[in-house]
Amino acid sequence: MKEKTLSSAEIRGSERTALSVENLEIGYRASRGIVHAVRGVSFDLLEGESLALIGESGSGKTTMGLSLVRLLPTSAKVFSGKIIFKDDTGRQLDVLNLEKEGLRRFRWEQCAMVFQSALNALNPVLRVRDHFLDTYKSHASSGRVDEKKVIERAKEVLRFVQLDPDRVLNSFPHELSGGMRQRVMIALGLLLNPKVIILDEPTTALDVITQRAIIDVIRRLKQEHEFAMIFISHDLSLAAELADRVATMYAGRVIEIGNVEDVFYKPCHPYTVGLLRAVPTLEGGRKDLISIPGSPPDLIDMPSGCKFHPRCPYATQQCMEEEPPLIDVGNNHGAACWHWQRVIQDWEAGKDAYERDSD
Ligand SMILES: Nc1ncnc2c1ncn2[C@@H]1O[C@H](COP(=O)(O)OP(=O)(O)OP(=O)(O)O)[C@@H](O)[C@H]1O
Repeated sequence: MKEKTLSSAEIRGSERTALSVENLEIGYRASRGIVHAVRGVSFDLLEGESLALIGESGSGKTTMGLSLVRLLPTSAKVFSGKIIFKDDTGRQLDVLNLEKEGLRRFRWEQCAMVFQSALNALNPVLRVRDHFLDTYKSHASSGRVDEKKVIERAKEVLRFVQLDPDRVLNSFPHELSGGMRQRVMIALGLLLNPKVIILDEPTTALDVITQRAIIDVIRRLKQEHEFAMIFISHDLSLAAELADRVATMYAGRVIEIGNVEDVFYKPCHPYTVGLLRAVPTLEGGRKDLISIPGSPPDLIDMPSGCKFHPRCPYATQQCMEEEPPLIDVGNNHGAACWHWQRVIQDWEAGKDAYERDSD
């Protein structure tokens, strides 16, 4: 049977699209060859929607995020693809071809990224208030800077992330805890009221209580504001809690995408199943935890066919020969697996392919 492939329009076509990524290919130059970090990624982000990019370390999530704000390191090259952003006036911006001035305004004002390394991203010799003033001066499109107004706005966003503005604005970064610095970074991201905010591992490296506080801030962002969000995480529980949609990445590709309920409760790709099996549940869940055997592929010299086949309990000859497209499994849910029907049947029957094969 010929499977129907999920087109990028079906992945989420809508006039309410805030950001559209089409067939993006990105590689890094390395001494051994090209690291194929992002391979043919397409998705749309709707206005006000939150999309989680999940996957193991090295699957290309951060590269994907950095490309959206054109902050890739110089060793990276975008081989092909498009990133289209719709601004507030409905104008479409071709992000990969923005000139210097357009790019300056696009970053922070339209699309802000809060980095994984947020804890070290603040300049240690600048007080927090100067970070807000500098960000405003370098990125706001409105000509003259009214410092009083900027500080008023800074106070507003700091209060939103539940920090005391009077204390924090006059502090140097080292005077703040890790969780407070993370919140300052989120507040900076909100300063110019962007339409899209990208959060890269927003809770990694924070203790559990602080993680909870950050999750609450992100949830309020989602509920009370119109931000569209992309958050990058290897923490599936964070994705389950905060995302409307989930995209699983493996070896630089989106191998499953759909509504959070579909991807987490009806996974159709064996890799997503493997990730879900590795999440501990309170009640001890589906038997013992089993991690995915093997390790992610070498992105310079990848396996033939489906890049997951060497680790996959469902792999057949076809998987070794042909890389599956993102197949339409219904309800705007796509999975790049030739055997998705067996995968979902086994999942629904509580059968564990990983366990069965390791017997
Ligand atoms: N500056 C770079 N030069 C060469 N290769 C790089 C560079 N940055 C990332 N890579 C490689 O690109 C691939 C994708 O990395 P990326 O950081 O995007 O993945 P990730 O899923 O975000 O992982 P993590 O959660 O560890 O950040 C990896 O193989 C990584 O080693």
